[in-house]
Amino acid sequence: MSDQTLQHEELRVTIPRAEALATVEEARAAIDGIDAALAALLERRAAVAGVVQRLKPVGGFAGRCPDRERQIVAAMAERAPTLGPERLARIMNAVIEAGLEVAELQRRNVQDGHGRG
Ligand SMILES: O=C(O)C(=O)C[C@]1(C(=O)O)C=C[C@@H](O)C=C1
Repeated sequence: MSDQTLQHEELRVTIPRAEALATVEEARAAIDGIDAALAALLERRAAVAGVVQRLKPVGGFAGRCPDRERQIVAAMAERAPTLGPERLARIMNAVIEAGLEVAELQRRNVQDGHGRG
């Protein structure tokens, strides 16, 4: 197995087109599948954002970077034009703040000596 394969994971999701869904049950099942993928992505995003907090000179809420957040939203708006930048900004603000909260909690736990075997 290559290094690339060992150090990366692939997430495959089947996403039905909205037009293909005819019943509430079908649509809810589709939502459940999408939410499962979103949850996995959000969990991994928080872990990766935590790495950035540890590597940045000033991490956590104190090192917040509005320019970078605007870039993220603008890139996402190209892929999600129906949601658009204003709604995506609200969504991503919640996502980013949740990641920063987790990173701060983990930093405090490490400082207090919790989580050491
Ligand atoms: O890119 C950074 O500098 C980060 O700290 C990561 C991140 C993010 O979660 O994407 C978090 C906070 C910053 O305001 C911008 C982006």
